Amino acid sequence: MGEEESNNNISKSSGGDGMVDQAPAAKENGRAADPRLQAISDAIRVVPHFPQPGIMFNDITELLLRPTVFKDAVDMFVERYRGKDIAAVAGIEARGFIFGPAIALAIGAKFIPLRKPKKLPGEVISETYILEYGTDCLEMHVGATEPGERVVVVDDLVATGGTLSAAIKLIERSGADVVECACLIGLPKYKDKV
Ligand SMILES: O=P(O)(O)OC[C@H]1O[C@H](OP(=O)(O)OP(=O)(O)O)[C@H](O)[C@@H]1O
Ligand SMILES: Nc1ncnc2[nH]cnc12
Repeated sequence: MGEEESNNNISKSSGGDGMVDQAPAAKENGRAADPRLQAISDAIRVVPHFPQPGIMFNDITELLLRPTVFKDAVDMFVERYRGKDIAAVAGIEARGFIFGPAIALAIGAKFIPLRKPKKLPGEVISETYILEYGTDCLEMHVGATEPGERVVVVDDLVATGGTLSAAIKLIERSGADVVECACLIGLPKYKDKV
């Protein structure tokens, strides 16, 4: 995936009764976790059986209603990538468009939208992928990146990793390098599979 493999993303889980475990952010890999992580974790709502039965949907819209928590989430990524010679932040439609542009502006990088099919008007390259609930496709404008540019991919959540894999393939096909993928949430169900 790139030279830096770990990330600070949050694991949310549910006991199966719709209630969410509330202390997932206390410690990561034996290190004391960043104190901002707990409030970020608490602001993510888990909605059982959305958009279909059996899916525990991790909803970031409540976090967006709390500007200090939203800012903390953006700041944590900015602190991680500032000064690392990142030329571009690639955001995945739709929820990567919420965090990606703020991170890109703060670190002085360009923003590249990776869009769902038939939304970009110019020449595109495409990658199809399999989701937790269906299949989809991502597209990127040809010429959005230059060969050798260092790119960070941003999204709200990684589940199976299919979406991020498609994003990585698109960027690598253009000759740029994916340094890291930055997501707020990592679903524990897929932790050992991604
Ligand atoms: O790791 P994966 O299994 O690939 O799943 C993660 C993707 O699923 C969600 O988007 P979704 O496809 O639901 O699209 P949306 O943002 O347009 O709702 C999420 O925002 C990620 O992009
Ligand atoms: N459980 C989930 N919650 C929110 N977005 C998702 N995308 C894929 N799985 C998801």
